[in-house]
Amino acid sequence: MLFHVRMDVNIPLDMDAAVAAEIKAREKAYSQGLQRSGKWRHIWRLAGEYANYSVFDVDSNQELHDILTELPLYPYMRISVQPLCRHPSSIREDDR
Ligand SMILES: O=C(O)C[C@H]1C=CC(=O)O1
Repeated sequence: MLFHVRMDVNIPLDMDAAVAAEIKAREKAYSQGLQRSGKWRHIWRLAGEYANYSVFDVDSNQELHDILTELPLYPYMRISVQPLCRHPSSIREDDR
């Protein structure tokens, strides 16, 4: 199951810089692990914003929910999710 996910990050301005850096380092490691596993298929920065567009390939709504709520930056994010399905004009066999 494919999902388009938008994540907007809003770290409080008064958060200690070292604490923020540690959370971001954990977020990066978590994200890259999921990318290597194939669960997090794409991640794109929205130019000019502290936000990303991502595509997840997961087995269930619950799996997506678990992945997103375990993001180290989750407490500082606004997340929106849109389910995707194959476009009839797609030439990519793995788009399903
Ligand atoms: O920077 C972001 O867009 C937020 C977050 C998502 C993955 C990651 O490494 O950081």
